[in-house]
Amino acid sequence: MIDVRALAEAEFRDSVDLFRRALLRRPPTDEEWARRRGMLEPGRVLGAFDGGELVGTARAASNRLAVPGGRVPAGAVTAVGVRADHTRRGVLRALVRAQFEDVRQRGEPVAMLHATEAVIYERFGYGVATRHRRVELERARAVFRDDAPRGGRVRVLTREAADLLLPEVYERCAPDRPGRIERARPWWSGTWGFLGEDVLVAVHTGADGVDDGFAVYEPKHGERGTALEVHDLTGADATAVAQLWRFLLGVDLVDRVVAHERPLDEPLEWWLADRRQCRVTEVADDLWVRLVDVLAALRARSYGAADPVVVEVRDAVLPDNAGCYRIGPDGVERSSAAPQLGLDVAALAALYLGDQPVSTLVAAGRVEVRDPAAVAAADRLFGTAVTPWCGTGF
Ligand SMILES: CC(=O)SCCNC(=O)CCNC(=O)[C@H](O)C(C)(C)COP(=O)(O)OP(=O)(O)OC[C@H]1O[C@@H](n2cnc3c(N)ncnc32)[C@H](O)[C@@H]1OP(=O)(O)O
Repeated sequence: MIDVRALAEAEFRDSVDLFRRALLRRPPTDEEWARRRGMLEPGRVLGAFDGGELVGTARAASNRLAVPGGRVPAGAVTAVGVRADHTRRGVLRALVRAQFEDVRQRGEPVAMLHATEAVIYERFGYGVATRHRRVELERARAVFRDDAPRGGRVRVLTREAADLLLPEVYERCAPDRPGRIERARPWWSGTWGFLGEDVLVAVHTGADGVDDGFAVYEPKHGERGTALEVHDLTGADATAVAQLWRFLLGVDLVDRVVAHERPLDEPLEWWLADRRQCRVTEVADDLWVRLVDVLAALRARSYGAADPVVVEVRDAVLPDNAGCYRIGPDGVERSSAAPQLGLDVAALAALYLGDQPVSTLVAAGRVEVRDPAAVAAADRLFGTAVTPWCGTGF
């Protein structure tokens, strides 16, 4: 029999140790723990017990997710782990149920996470709401075009200075882009705790004198020479991002620049004289979203101009979400009209931020069509001008 309860603060470190072991990593040192403990929110760290012994854990942090036209309170789920001698006995299932209940009680219509494996969370109604790409460039051959955006200046910062400045700069960086989440103070100190001593930071200052972008990067020396690994790069506009890329591609003694988790629509190849020098080496799932309160979540975003569509949503894990919703530019309501489209709540998550057109999910067999005219209308309703991107690990 598995019991799940919120852990006391005195038990938090046991939870982190268990999670790290589940990831096959060593538990944090005292110094790392001192930096990270602020990321654990009292009341939101769950433990699963078997005969009084801690065998599983999951936690969440209060956040807000940018959605088309607004923001929605969202529980940022992380640090999910089950002790290796207790896997595949329903421990995760028990943790997820308790967590959904808690997320709802806190008035968060959405839960979100980054997944270690793509096969774990769909069964609980999570779907891939944003994706990202990994790019790799040979520095000597990646030359910027003259017409690529240019302006302002880039300066390198000490880590201490970055610690103070970056939270404020992040606030200016595309705060309304769907998929973007907030980075509270504990996130920053926790993240510095994860990064190595060799990490460097560059900040871009716009022509108006305002710091409006930054890159966090790390030199890595290996058999293929020296690479700059970019951990984080964001800017308020295309000029800030282009200048940071120019800077990284201009650092002496570097052979390659490798950047993970970049937005799919970053126009890096368009900025280069030889677009093939921007090699996309991976496109992967980024943020997984779970609409725990479908009506509230759907109401939190805006929709494009089109005729309203009645969609039937299935939800085996949270059955009170199941039913028909009329979705239109003027709002969302429960409906008793005949559904035009039908889908599972996990497929709805893939539409929620505009990552996938409805028509793609129709072709994938994930949306059933009862009225063919509704597909084009739903494409226009859910479609967004900007590709969603999260870009924040948690
Ligand atoms: C947001 C994050 O923190 S992501 C981090 C996730 N954690 C890790 O990857 C650490 C290593 N893995 C683990 O700790 C565990 O294996 C977990 C947490 C992934 C799964 O925990 P478990 O207690 O084994 O899951 P549980 O027994 O509740 O499984 C529920 C269902 O999911 C399936 N499942 C769970 N994990 C996996 C997996 N890794 N691959 C395939 N299926 C899985 C189970 O087979 C089961 O299916 P069923 O309902 O059809 O029988």
